[in-house]
Amino acid sequence: MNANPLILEDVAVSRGAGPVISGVRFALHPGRIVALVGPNGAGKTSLIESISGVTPNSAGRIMLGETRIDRLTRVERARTGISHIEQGRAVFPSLTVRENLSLTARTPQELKETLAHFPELEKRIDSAAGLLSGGEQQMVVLARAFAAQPQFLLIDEMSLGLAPVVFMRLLPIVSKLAEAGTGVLLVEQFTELALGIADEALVVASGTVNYQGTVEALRSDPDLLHRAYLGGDRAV
Ligand SMILES: Nc1ncnc2c1ncn2[C@@H]1O[C@H](COP(=O)(O)OP(=O)(O)OP(=O)(O)O)[C@@H](O)[C@H]1O
Repeated sequence: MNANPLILEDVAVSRGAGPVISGVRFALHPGRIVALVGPNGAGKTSLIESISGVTPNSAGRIMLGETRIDRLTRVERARTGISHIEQGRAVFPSLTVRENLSLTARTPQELKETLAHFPELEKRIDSAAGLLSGGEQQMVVLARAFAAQPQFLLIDEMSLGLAPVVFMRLLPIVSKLAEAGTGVLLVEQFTELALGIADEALVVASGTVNYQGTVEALRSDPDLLHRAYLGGDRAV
């Protein structure tokens, strides 16, 4: 895998009247997990969409190493190794689990290697994906991403519609992806759970980044997280 980081330089994203988030600067390195958290409407989805190309950034630059990518189409960005699991985006329900996975696992060997990490799916391999539970379907979505071995994976609210206990079983899979070299940007409403597997955190509120730094610092000072969520003055 290429070791270039994904870099955001003063990125802003506008929706209609003006920017919903601005001044975002950070680097996501291969093999690292960054948790992007903040209150509803803070602009997390808008930001993640600007990276994958679903929504254009209205200011700043997005770089992959030395190469500017924010003028590339979504498909071109996907070809550079950026994969985006969109909020609420699910499986192809009428296709079997095998067929869903074969969209990214290109050979029987790749499929076998993927399934080795998802033993629960192996049991349901010939079931229509739409018949699986919500947690199992999200596992299929992750397994599909796993098989594609993206350089960067942007995950938007993987927990949506799942009980925390089900979501907690998916988190180790995200860690495994990072261990295999993928850089992960994890947008999550279950802040504590996301911070539990992340290396770094970005807390956004009121259209700006209020905290950017290690997870340790954030977790050791609950007041810091609280202030960052409230927005207003930059906490850090
Ligand atoms: N397609 C759109 N058109 C106009 N405004 C939008 C659109 N999508 C989002 N917005 C607005 O942009 C702001 C940021 O929304 P966004 O979904 O990026 O936030 P978020 O942090 O992901 O929120 P949540 O946690 O609720 O998903 C919100 O005020 C929202 O109403």
